[in-house]
Amino acid sequence: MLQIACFDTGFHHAMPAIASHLALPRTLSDRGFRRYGFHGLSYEYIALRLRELDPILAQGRVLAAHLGNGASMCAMRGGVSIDTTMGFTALDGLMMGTRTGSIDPGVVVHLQLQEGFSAGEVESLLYRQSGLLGVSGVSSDMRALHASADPHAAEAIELFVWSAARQASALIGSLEGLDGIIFTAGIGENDPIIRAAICARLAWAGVRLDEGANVSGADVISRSDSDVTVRVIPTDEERMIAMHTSNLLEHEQGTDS
Ligand SMILES: Nc1ncnc2c1ncn2[C@@H]1O[C@H](COP(=O)(O)OP(=O)(O)O)[C@@H](O)[C@H]1O
Ligand SMILES: CC(=O)OP(=O)(O)O
Ligand SMILES: [Mg+2]
Repeated sequence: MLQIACFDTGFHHAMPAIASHLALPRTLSDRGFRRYGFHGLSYEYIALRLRELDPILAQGRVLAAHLGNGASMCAMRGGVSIDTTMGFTALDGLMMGTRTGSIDPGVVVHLQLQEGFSAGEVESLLYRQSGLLGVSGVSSDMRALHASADPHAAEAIELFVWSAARQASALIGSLEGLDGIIFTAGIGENDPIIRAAICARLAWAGVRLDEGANVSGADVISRSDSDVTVRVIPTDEERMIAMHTSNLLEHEQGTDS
């Protein structure tokens, strides 16, 4: 039976070598220890859709923010990924629902050597017990955090925003400037409070949000005098999988006949 796999890393494959290199010894980098990046199917869809909605912006320097349970950002130039926040695994970069995002790797070493954590316990801590859930002690779900009166919930939201803006700022550095931001996935598509808070921390890059458009869920949520166009585009990873599958099947049929 024919089986088809669509890799979530594929879109980032053309990243410059410098953006995919980890500063590890050659013996490890030669064996594939590098930054791969994830949410590639989502970013590929965003790049395609942006080309339809705003072809001029699609040619420019765009920061795409996939904020769901897993959260990452992608720096795109002309619709091509040039840098992204996830790396060898989907653990790096932004703070997420239950994952830490970037933390000092020394914490991992210390937990194992000084605190007696097993490798499995560390894995569970980093992937499933941290992030919004770990910091709030309430929930990994952004809606539940907004609804909670617990000050730790507010602290988790603040840290999520700070982490996102910090990662965004690094990608703006890779892009050497910024023409547009695209928000997508569960939080990015539906949460005007988080979008506004991240954009406020990116005012230094020329981002000016239209509060009314942001709250009403418009497609374009930046002000007309903003240097940076901010859009919300619902992602569709399943459509990309269907498209790749259909293209492959057509190719298969073409080579059969
Ligand atoms: N209306 C909403 N307002 C705020 N957050 C939302 C809303 N709808 C979904 N979310 C948040 O989106 C996140 C899930 O995103 P989603 O893209 O569905 O995740 P997954 O990575 O599992 O596909 C959760 O934190 C959820 O609270
Ligand atoms: C790659 C990744 O984090 O996926 P998800 O957002 O589905 O957790
Ligand atoms: Mg998802």
